[in-house]
Amino acid sequence: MIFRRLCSSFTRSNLHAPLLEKKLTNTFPIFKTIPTLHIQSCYKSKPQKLCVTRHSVSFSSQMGDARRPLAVPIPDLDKANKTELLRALEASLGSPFSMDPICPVQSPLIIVISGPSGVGKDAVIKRLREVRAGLHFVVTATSRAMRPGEVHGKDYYFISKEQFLSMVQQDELLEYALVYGDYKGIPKQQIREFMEKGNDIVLRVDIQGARTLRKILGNSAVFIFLVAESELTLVQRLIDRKTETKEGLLVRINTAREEVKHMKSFDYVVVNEEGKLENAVQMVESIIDAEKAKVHQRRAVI
Ligand SMILES: Nc1ncnc2c1ncn2[C@@H]1O[C@H](COP(=O)(O)OP(=O)(O)OP(=O)(O)O)[C@@H](O)[C@H]1O
Repeated sequence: MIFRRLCSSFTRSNLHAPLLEKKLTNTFPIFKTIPTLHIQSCYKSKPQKLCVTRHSVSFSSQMGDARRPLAVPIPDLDKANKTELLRALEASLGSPFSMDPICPVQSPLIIVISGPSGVGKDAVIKRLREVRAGLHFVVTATSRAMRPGEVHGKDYYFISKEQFLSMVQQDELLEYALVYGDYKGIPKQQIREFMEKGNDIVLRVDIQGARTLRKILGNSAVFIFLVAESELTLVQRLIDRKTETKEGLLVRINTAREEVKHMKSFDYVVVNEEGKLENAVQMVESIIDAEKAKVHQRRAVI
């Protein structure tokens, strides 16, 4: 590239061939080793189009990279060893081959998983935790009572309403909300700590939380909306879970009807079909993989 730019600038300068040869050999001492270096005007009427040849070196400012001829003698491919060949190619191109990674540096991703109550957010996340390394699942702080089987510090940080409100006052939460009478919020410090370690961050929030996070994080995070294949399936799941009162069920179902209308503000939608939890988890993994392969990476700062 450097060689090409120099040649371009030399040729644009309208130098006579001997002067151009001197300039080139001063800049690229490798040319001194070439026995018969000839620099000539390809078209006498247009001196800016020059060919530098030794049966080896040629350049035309109008040529594209693919057709650009070689700048120094390249040994026969079937005779030279790979090291010689690499050195000759480097000399010809005017710069050494770089070992630097070609793909952009990957920044840790923030993945927001949301969806109506009972759709399977916890179930998907629990399985994702088992199958995928490098993810940190943020443990949400909540003022709600612990359900049977839940573990403090693993499923949620179960804290009192007073403790929760104190965290709000100290600005220690990225987002928080009152959900069905209970507070839920995302501790900022936990996200920072794990992003610094290079982990991707998974946040599990309800739709209200996802909307707030979109306002805070914009496109710097990836938003996934989880749905059941039908409303009936969703209601059956909620009934089967046996965690809700009759009133609780009605509130959740009514809310779910409103929530699906917000799907459009998400980046992806994943169907968590009945009995096919594994498929939903694989789809979430594919989304993460695709996001990691993006040329323009999302960069979240908390
Ligand atoms: N693909 C699936 N097939 C069958 N049952 C499922 C599937 N996914 C989740 N479930 C079950 O559906 C119920 C609701 O799932 P889960 O508790 O994970 O939902 P959630 O979205 O986290 O709900 P909430 O927001 O109310 O906490 C659970 O009993 C869970 O085991």
